[in-house]
Formats: sequence, structure tokens, C-alpha cells
Amino acid sequence: MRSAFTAVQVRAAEGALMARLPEGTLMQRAAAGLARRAALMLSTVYGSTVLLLIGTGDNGGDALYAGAILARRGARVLVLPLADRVHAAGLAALKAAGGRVVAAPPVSADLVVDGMLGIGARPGLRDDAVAVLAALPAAPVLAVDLPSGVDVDTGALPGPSVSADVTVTFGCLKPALVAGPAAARAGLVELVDIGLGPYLDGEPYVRVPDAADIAAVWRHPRPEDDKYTRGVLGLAAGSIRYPGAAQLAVSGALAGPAGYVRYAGPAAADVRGRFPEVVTYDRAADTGRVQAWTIGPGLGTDSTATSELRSMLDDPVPACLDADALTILARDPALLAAREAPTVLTPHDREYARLNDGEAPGADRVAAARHLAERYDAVVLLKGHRTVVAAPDGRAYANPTGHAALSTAGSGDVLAGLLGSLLAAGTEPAMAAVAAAYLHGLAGARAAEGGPVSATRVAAALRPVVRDLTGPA
Ligand SMILES: NC(=O)C1=CN([C@@H]2O[C@H](COP(=O)(O)OP(=O)(O)OC[C@H]3O[C@@H](n4cnc5c(N)ncnc54)[C@H](OP(=O)(O)O)[C@@H]3O)[C@@H](O)[C@H]2O)[C@@H](O)CC1
Ligand SMILES: Nc1ncnc2c1ncn2[C@@H]1O[C@H](COP(=O)(O)OP(=O)(O)O)[C@@H](O)[C@H]1O
Ligand SMILES: [K+]
Repeated sequence: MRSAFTAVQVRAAEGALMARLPEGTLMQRAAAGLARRAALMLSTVYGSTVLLLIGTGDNGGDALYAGAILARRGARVLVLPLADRVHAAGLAALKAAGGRVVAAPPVSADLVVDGMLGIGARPGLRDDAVAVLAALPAAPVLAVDLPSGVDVDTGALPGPSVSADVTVTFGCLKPALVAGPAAARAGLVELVDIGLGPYLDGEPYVRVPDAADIAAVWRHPRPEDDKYTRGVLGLAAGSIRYPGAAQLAVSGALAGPAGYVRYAGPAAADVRGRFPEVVTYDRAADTGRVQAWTIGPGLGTDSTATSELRSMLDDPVPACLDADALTILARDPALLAAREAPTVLTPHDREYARLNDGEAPGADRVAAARHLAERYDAVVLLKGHRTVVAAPDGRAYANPTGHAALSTAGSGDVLAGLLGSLLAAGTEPAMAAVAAAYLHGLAGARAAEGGPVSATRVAAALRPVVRDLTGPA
């Protein structure tokens, strides 16, 4: 698991570390890491042209010292200052290494280094910077610490910003690199260790799971298992009007770790026909004991759906509420009042607003997910390009996987089914949500390799993704 810290947290750690080191050490470490990555992006350093965009602060200092390293290796390094003053010692070092200042972007370059703004910045770019970006030569962009213009602590993009191919960030991840629309601007993110780790105090703002975290929570069948000990998922989804949602949720559930899926609802015949391994019932009350529920995709919001939801929430097992179940809950939040078993809510932005008195998630998606998790005392999986999971105890996770092609009807149904299966298998609820989002994101990316994506393809891609990540069943 990696961690992202806010600018204030980074500053505090930086202060404590700097007090023990000769002045300038951290910037030299940052510049060395930056130059290393820049060299990798250039096929040959010698003779290549590198354009540095430089702002007023230390972010520009990092870029200038890195530029000096590249210049000493024979690169033609050009500096385009976008501020009245720039890091003086860095500029002197670059000039001493042969770099030179230019007033406008060159016609061609092999690499553009964005050293305009880092963690000290207000979001957005000034007009002169926007004009320079519009006039840049076609070349890969390497961002220093963060793509300039982003809101460091939230990942919001309130104004123009840089779009990077690679971002080299120092000491730790920052929220803007992993959450919100800014995350898509960072490109490939590489973390350079500058020794900050031991000084980063307190809870990270948001954590980022990796493959090992998901593999660690995945429950494989054991020799002593039977279908019940692996967990039984009850799935209430679909309706006469939306039978497809039931099938998609079932297909997600069957790729999960539970041993048994029981379906309850009006799409029973369709589900049986397509998935003979699923046992079907007309009503939730008839399903017998389950270890978790997934409720909502295509369920409808009429009185039958409401009473089905009510009876499931009375069952003291974990429940994942998705889609129509969220709409019903928004109408009557008291439905959760007596509940002690864990609840997971999986809203997209419009469902979030319904659950939050009409107020959308806003710029800070991590804070938004945390807020709803606290309000409903539930794990919240806030869907999006970088899905965020928050637990009522304040833990928050930003999912690093995914693909824009997941924005296709029914892909959320597949996710809800998978998540329910993880809950039924006994996975801790926040980690069940994290693992479901991670695997679903990988499946979306894998499905996209085969051309245009539909939800059925996402479900089909889940099994190979699970196998690759957690090993054979
Ligand atoms: N933390 C660490 O451990 C390490 C940090 N390091 C590096 O330091 C970086 C942080 O440096 P920093 O504090 O000098 O801030 P940075 O973002 O370069 O400049 C801020 C200045 O820009 C200005 N400005 C603000 N907003 C603006 C806007 N929208 N448009 C235009 N101008 C704007 C504003 O100045 P003003 O306009 O107020 O005069 C403000 O003072 C960090 O990201 C990393 O790269 C490494 O060296 C190693 C260790
Ligand atoms: N632009 C995007 N990039 C990546 N993933 C996305 C994007 N838009 C939506 N998704 C993902 O696709 C899924 C859509 O779910 P949902 O909105 O519930 O759709 P449906 O109700 O049609 O099943 C979510 O997992 C969400 O995170
Ligand atoms: K930058």
C-alpha cells in the first residue's frame, strides 16, 4: 500500500528532515532522481534538446539542477522562465553547465520539463504559462513533483494545467497524483526517495493499494472448504424491466471468491437459464442464510423493491447497496438506523448527490467519500475515473486501476456483484470494496485491449485478471 500526503504534511516532514542535513541536500536528491528519469525518456542525452519551463519556487530549482546534470552530459538545455525571479543558485548551476535562457519555446525539442509549480502553488496557471503551453513543440512532458496547475491536496482542476507523460514526485505521493481529475494529468508516476519517509507523520490523506494488497485479501478455496464455508452471496438485482442488470451482477459475483450465489428476484428464469450454477428464488425472504447481500442493480424503486431492501437490511450480515437501492435509501436514510452489520454504498456522482441532500461530491473526492461514509456509518465506494473508497473510521483509498471504457452501461452492476462475493467470503468491508474496484479496473483495461468494451466483456475479463493477480484458483 502506498500513501499520499498533503502539502502541509510534506512540508512538516521536509522541515524535520532538512534540519538534519546540509542545506540544499534534498533539492540535490530530487534533481538527481529527476535527471535520471529525464535521461531514460531521451534515447540519447548527448545532443538532445531539453526545454525547462521554470516557475518562481523550489519546483523550478529542482528542474534547473536536473537540467545542469543533463547539460553536463551533453544535452542542449534551454530555460524558459515563467516568473520574474527563479531559483538563483539553480540557474547559475545550469548556466555554468552550458544551459541558456530563451524567451520563447524552440521549434523542436526532445523533452519538456515542467518545473513551473509544485506543492507551494495555488491551483491554475497564469495566462503567460497557458500561452507557452499552447506553443510547445511536440515532445514528451516530464512534470517535476506534480503537473503544474493542479490542486495538490484534492486533485481538482479548477483551471488550466499541464498534461504530463511522466511525473517524478519526491518523498511521497500527493493526493493530486492519485485522485480526482488531476490524476489523469500526471501520466506515469515515479516516486523518488529523498529520505522523507520516517518523517511523514500521522495518517496519510489517502492510500493507494497495489497488486500485493489485493492478492493478500483474496480468499482461495482451501482443502477443508465446502461451498458454504467459502461464503454464500445473496443477490437481489434486476426486475421485469431490467433483467440484464441481474445477469451482469451475477456474472461479476461468479468471478469472486464466494462458494455459492443465490439470486432473488423477478429475473430468476433468465439468471437460471444463463447461469445454471446459481440457485434462484422469487423473494429475498426465501433464500435461506447468506453471508452477504448485494442489493440494487436494476431492482427498481417501487414498494416491492423497498420491502425487499428492508428485509435484507434486517439480516445481520454485510450488505452492498448499489444503484436503485441507493435511491431508495436516499428517500429514507432511516433504513440503516438499526443496522449493526457492515454496509457498503457504491454511488456514482448523481447517486452521491441523492444521498447527500442534493450536494454533489465536489472538488475533493476523497473528502466527499469520507463525508458520506461518516454520515451513513458505511463504507463508501465513490465511482469515477479514479474510484475512491472511504471507511467510517476515516481510512480512504484511491484506486489506481481502471480505464475510461468502463463508462459503459452495466459495468457498475458487474462491480456490485464482485464486491458482494468478496463480502460473502469474509473480506473486511473496506478492503472488499478496494479489491473489487482494483480488479474491476484491471478487467476494464483488459477488455479494452479487445476493442470497444461492454459490461459483458468486463465481466468476462475478471477471471483472467484474478488469476494473474492472485494465482490459479
Ligand atoms: N517538500 C520537499 O520535501 C521537497 C520539495 N522540493 C521541491 O520544492 C517544491 C515546492 O517548492 P516551493 O515551496 O518553492 O513551491 P513552488 O510550488 O515551487 O512555487 C510556489 C511559488 O509559485 C508562485 N505561485 C503559486 N501559485 C502560482 C500560480 N498558480 N501561478 C504562478 N505562480 C504561482 C508563488 O509565488 P508568488 O507568486 O506568491 O510570488 C509561490 O510562492 C516541491 O514541489 C518540490 O518540487 C524538492 O526540492 C525537494 C524536497
Ligand atoms: N471515465 C471513467 N474512467 C474510468 N472508469 C469509469 C469512468 N466512468 C465510469 N467508470 C467506472 O465504470 C463503472 C460505472 O458504474 P455505474 O455508473 O454504476 O454504471 P451502471 O449503473 O451502468 O452499471 C464504475 O465502476 C466507474 O468507476
Ligand atoms: K511541476
